[in-house]
Formats: sequence, structure tokens, C-alpha cells
Amino acid sequence: MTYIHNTITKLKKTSPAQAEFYQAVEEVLDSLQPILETNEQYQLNSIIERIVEPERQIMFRVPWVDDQGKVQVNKGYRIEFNSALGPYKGGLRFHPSVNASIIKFLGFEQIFKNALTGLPIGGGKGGANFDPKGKSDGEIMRFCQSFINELYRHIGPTTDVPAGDIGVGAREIGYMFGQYKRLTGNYDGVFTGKSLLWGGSLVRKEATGYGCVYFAQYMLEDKGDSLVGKRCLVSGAGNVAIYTIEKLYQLGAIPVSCSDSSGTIYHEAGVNLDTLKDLKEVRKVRLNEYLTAHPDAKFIPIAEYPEDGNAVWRQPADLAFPCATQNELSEADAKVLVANGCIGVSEGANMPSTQDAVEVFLAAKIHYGPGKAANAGGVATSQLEMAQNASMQRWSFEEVDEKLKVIMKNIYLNASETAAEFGEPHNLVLGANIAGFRKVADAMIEQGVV
Ligand SMILES: NC(=O)C1=CN([C@@H]2O[C@H](COP(=O)(O)OP(=O)(O)OC[C@H]3O[C@@H](n4cnc5c(N)ncnc54)[C@H](O)[C@@H]3O)[C@@H](O)[C@H]2O)C=CC1
Ligand SMILES: O=C(O)CCC(=O)C(=O)O
Repeated sequence: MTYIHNTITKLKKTSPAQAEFYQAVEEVLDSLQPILETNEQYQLNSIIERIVEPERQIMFRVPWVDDQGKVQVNKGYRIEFNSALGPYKGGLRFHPSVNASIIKFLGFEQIFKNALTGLPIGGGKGGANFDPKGKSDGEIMRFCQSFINELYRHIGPTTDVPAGDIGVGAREIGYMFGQYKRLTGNYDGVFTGKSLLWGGSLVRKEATGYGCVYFAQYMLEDKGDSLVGKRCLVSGAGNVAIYTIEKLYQLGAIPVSCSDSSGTIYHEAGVNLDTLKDLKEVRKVRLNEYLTAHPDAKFIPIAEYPEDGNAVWRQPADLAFPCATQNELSEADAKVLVANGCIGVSEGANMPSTQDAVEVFLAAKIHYGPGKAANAGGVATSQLEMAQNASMQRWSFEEVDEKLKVIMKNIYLNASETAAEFGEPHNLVLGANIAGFRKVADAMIEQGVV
């Protein structure tokens, strides 16, 4: 469609060199063709042109002092993408690969993901090209304090509410909240993913991984199948991967892999969750140490990965759960998964499959839960944390988990019913994109030209 093509061409000129951002935009806009053709309102109101342009982008210097007394400088970002449905909401990523394109693609995805939750939250994302690996607690704290010295003026419990993402967990949220409180004097729910000692919600830590498995469960159950006995490949070894593995075990499946930036563990007998938590949550060491406790597992170092993809996906399994990072599953990986009899993919990470890999899944008509639907449990539970903070309540684990299950089921139903409405019942990419977009676009029209 020329309209969409022209929008993307213009975007590439006005926001040059942002490959990941274009990828995310193209995936969404491609799905929107049927709805744009039948609804002139969206074109008349230039919704597409507005929705691809962040409401605000903040970029700033983050200077901090390392343990040797040397001043280090990183680049910080917060992209406040769209507030049609509520305050900007989305995580902060600390990773050396962070740049404007990556934060923008994440913020763009967050708009539609947050809309799918059915909760009143807009889309935003942020982070820094800071590498927490190998840094002392003191260095992490000084970095977080300096990051907030700038960010504090842009965030607030009803304006913009950050949380964690890669490299940002409860420790970093603690240091950032402390500095925010010191600068503003406010003790409020400005972050989610907080410690349970001072305002955090039960289940938030587990929510993205648990939600991603609930989503897979609903996709399977809808077709009369279940997770029981299914062998599952999981990538990553962080927050999302660990709690995906935990929930897979709880629902009777057998997770057989995990990975980090040094390589992949394949454990035919099933990944040992206690060992994984000890390595990654307590000792924070590389995954090859898993072999010390489990010599029957296999470790495939990055240097031995296939040239056209990722060793995690080259093992035989029934289901795949990409939970590490963007573009970690290539077209070649997708073909191997399908050839090996994989019947479903549920994405814990954001945009982990390349566009060509997604095409392979859709053509093979396997169950495919795109990240913006399948991993929405994390941000949804963040909103439940905001609701508890605002009402000064604390809900039980079971209460929050129950709400999370309902939210994930509704996201699945919304995406699959929308896909059916547009004539492609198995295509949850189409269903999720249209369902999320419709909600944001209609709210934008009702709020006028802003
Ligand atoms: N934490 C959350 O609530 C949510 C996270 N996500 C997404 O889930 C993914 C994982 O995030 P978290 O588990 O929170 O982060 P984390 O920092 O706890 O763990 C990230 C994991 O991915 C691995 N990883 C990162 N880059 C890699 C690379 N280039 N190659 C191989 N492995 C790599 C790391 O070694 C680590 O094991 C990200 O895509 C994130 O955006 C999505 C929704 C919510
Ligand atoms: O919990 C949140 O606010 C954000 C989670 C997140 O960053 C994501 O959904 O990718």
C-alpha cells in the first residue's frame, strides 16, 4: 500500500540509521493494511504518521566515577512514545548495545503491548549503553544515581513510570528509587519492579516468564492440546528465562535449554532450576559453570554457533521460548525448528525473531505468540503494582497471579478473535497488532490533534 510505503520511506529519512526501529514499525504497519483500507478516519487524522513519532525523546550524558577514581561517561535515553491510554510505562535497559534505534523499537512495541493488556498505560522505554557486567555494587549505585540526576525531572507516578529490562533488576531499581526520593522528597510509585520490602508487588519478578507460559498454554488449549510432557527450548538465563522455566515445570513441561552471551546449555534430562538460579541470581557467573554440577549437560560456546543462527534453536523440541534479546532467532533457525517438529513459539523477549523467521512460523501455521502479546504479563503486573501503590494495598501472591492469568487469557482471546475477524485465524501477529493499534488510534482521535 503506497500510504504505508510512503510513511516508512519518510521515516527512514527523518530518523536515519535506526534498523531495529524500522523493523518493528514495518511489522506493525504491514499488519494494519486491512484496517487502514476500511477506516478513513485513521488516514484523515494522520494516526500512522503520529504514532511512529515519539511524543518526546530525552537523551543525556551520564557521568560517574569508577572504583579506580576515573570518570566514565555513558549515554542515557528515555523515549516517551505515546500517552493516549495512560502514563508512559516501560522498562529501562542497561546494556552496551543500547542506542537510539533499540530504545525506539522497544518503546514502539510497548505502545501496542500495553494497549493489549487492557490497562490504562501508555508506551515508553529507556536505558543506557552502560555494561553492568563485572561492575562492583558501588559502581552500579553511582551509575544509577547519576542516571536519575537527569531522569528524575521527567518521571512521576502519573506521568512516566519506568521498570526493569535487560541489566536492570530489583537492585538497580532500588538505587534509582533512592536517588529519586532524595532529589524530589517524594515517596511514591514512580518505579515498578520494586523490592517487596518497600512497595513492590508479589509476582512482578515472575510475571513476564509466567505470563509467556500462560500464553503458550492458552494457544495450545484452544486447539485441544496442552503443555504436559512437551520438551521446550528456552533461550536466555535472566529474569524472563528463569521464570519461564519455573512455570514450564509447574505446568508439566520439560525445559531442556537456556543460554547467555557466552553460549548455550542443552540438558536432555531437563534444566536444573536451582542450579540456574544459583548461577544467575546469586553468584552472577557464566553459564558454562552449570557443567560442574551437571556433567551430563552439553555446553555449546558462542564460537561454535552456526554462522546463520543460534545453537539454542538447533536442538529437537516441541516448543520454543525465546527469552534473551532481539533478533536472536533467524530464518534458518526457524526452518530448523519447524523441520524438527516444533509446534509452537511463545516470545518472552521483545522482537526475538527476525521478520523472515516470523514468516516461516506463519507459513508453517504453527502456534506463534509474538512478544508484544506473549510477554505482556510483565508490564501488566507492573500496572497491578501501580494500582496497589496508589490504593496503599498489598495483594497476595495468589490474587496477583490470578489477575495475571486472566489478563494473559484476554490478550490471547483478543488477538485470536481479531485475527479471525480479518480472515486469518491463526495469525496472532495480525490479531495482536490490529487489536493494540485500534485501541490506541481510537483514543488518539478522541483526544484531538495533540
Ligand atoms: N524483565 C521484564 O519484565 C521484561 C523483559 N522483556 C524482554 O525479555 C528479554 C530478557 O530480559 P530480562 O530477562 O529482563 O533481562 P536479564 O538482564 O534478566 O536477562 C537477559 C538474558 O539474556 C541474555 N542475553 C542478553 N543479550 C544477549 C545476547 N546478545 N546473546 C545471548 N544472550 C543474551 C543475558 O545473558 C541474560 O541471560 C529482553 O528482550 C527484554 O526486553 C520483555 C517483557 C518484560
Ligand atoms: O514492567 C514494565 O513497566 C516494563 C516491562 C518491559 O519493559 C517490557 O514489557 O518490555
